[in-house]
Amino acid sequence: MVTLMDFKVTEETTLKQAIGMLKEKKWNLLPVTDEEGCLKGVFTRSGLYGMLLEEKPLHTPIKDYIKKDAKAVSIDTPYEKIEQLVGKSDVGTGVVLNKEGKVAGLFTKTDMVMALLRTADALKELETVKKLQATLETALEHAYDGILMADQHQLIQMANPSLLDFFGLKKEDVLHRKVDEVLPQIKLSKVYQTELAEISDFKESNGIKYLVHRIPIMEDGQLVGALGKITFRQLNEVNELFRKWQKAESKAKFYHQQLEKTESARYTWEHIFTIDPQMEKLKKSAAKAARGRSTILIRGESGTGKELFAHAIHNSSARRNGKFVVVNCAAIPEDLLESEFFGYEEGSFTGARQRGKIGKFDLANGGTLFLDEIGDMSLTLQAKLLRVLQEREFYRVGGTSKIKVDVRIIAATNQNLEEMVRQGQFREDLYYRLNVISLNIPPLRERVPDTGFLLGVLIKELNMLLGTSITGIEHEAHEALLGYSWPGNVRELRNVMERAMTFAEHGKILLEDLPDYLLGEIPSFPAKGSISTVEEAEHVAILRALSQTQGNKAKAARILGISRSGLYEKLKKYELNV
Ligand SMILES: Nc1ncnc2c1ncn2[C@@H]1O[C@H](COP(=O)(O)OP(=O)(O)OP(=O)(O)O)[C@@H](O)[C@H]1O
Repeated sequence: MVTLMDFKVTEETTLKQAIGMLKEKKWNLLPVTDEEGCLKGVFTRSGLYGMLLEEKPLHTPIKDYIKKDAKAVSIDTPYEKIEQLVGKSDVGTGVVLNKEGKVAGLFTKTDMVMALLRTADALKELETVKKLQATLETALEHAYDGILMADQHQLIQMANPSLLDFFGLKKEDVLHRKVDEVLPQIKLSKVYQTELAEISDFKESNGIKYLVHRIPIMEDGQLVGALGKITFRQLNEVNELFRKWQKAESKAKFYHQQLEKTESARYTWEHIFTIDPQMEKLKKSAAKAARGRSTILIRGESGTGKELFAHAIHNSSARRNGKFVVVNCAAIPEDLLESEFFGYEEGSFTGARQRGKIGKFDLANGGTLFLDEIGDMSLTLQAKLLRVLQEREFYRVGGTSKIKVDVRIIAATNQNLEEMVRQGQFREDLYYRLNVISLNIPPLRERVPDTGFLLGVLIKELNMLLGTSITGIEHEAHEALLGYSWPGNVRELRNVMERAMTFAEHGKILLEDLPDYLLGEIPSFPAKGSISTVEEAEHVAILRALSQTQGNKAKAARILGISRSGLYEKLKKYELNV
């Protein structure tokens, strides 16, 4: 509310004085009182225009142009009434009378916003303003966008939960602190210099793109504060095209990376996120080993980051300018593996591929060859690999001349090679040749601090990749994620988060966004007439194995101790569409 202590408008006030006051105060009307301060009416802008149109001299008193039926409210009017009056009024201004019925001030729409900024005790005492403040605060608390208000000294007076969540701050960390100290990135101080409203360029926090609207709050031509509005959700939700474009771009990037994957190492030690002491030690040992020439064997369950380590080793080795070539020994059919490794000479095969092919060993010359899933290599090929490792030369398929190579081998496996050696499935000499330096990556369930830490890292990374704006994880969902044993390790964690972030609708990941198996729920069975207990158990075992292997049927069959075709039969039997 604007108090009227500093001036008085009566019927005798002249046109010139009225223009001066309206201009100076930037009001829509002037309350006109008698000498005692009792309201006689209001002098509005339309009264002013009337006088000017009739070309009245500037010294003419305003008395004939006063609106006598002026609406006024008493100072103890309940908030709802004030809201009605101000909200519906064209001029958006109300006259406030004190308990004696005398004009106490004006109440404008601007006051609604200003009420929040005012901390002066005198104003706080006023019941109407207090109620107004509470109502406005409630509205702002529930605002979709992040909103922050600062006073004329750049001290934060209000920050709504959406803003606090977005920047990961607590109310007590920001209130009454200087904006630039706690939120330098939104650059609200600019408004205090320019007094101009502006919209920032795209910014990014935790992988979420956002815009800042900086708005000065002016009162009577003076800057009394500033408002910062952070728009982030709408950017992705409303602008569907932008999202689609982002997705297409990410996909293109992903495929491009996949294409490049076999020949360049993209990851370094910084990409291996961990706060687990055991892992940090392992990273240090691996970095040391990287500097040498020895063959390295990386062991660990599926999804623990073996390939990531291999990339980082290559990138910190003397060979980092050479190629990093990946061969997944399990993915290439046995009969093609040899030519994949060693290439073939022109004319070795009939048909389209007559022109010969360069093998992975050739490709990796001067660089690193990463042999993933080495345990899946046949004994014949193991013998050939051993020869290359010993003699550093090989023959192309169908070729007669020896080719010399300088390749460092990093091999990885999640199988028990010692057991395989005992059973004659893996050559002992090759085992010793590969196992010069061995790195054992622990499973995620044994890296206690890492799960929580990786959740934060993944939110940031996936926000960027998926174009989502997830700011956090709701308590129950967080507990469920921490409580799960992650048989598929970081890969599974990443997949679950990707799915949850795609499903999450309210900016936070909720329990309902997580897959059922994570919540320890036993999946429901098809409502079949007479399903036996044995079948029930079998059904559950299959579902568990599939969830553990992320739907990989070959691996699930192995866990269950049945053949792949056997598993397909069971899937058909239980009508499992996976
Ligand atoms: N410490 C980590 N920090 C960040 N991402 C990780 C980490 N460990 C693994 N990942 C991610 O998890 C996924 C699986 O990692 P990677 O392929 O290196 O595992 P792997 O042990 O080689 O798996 P597999 O044995 O199945 O080939 C990748 O997306 C990788 O980026």
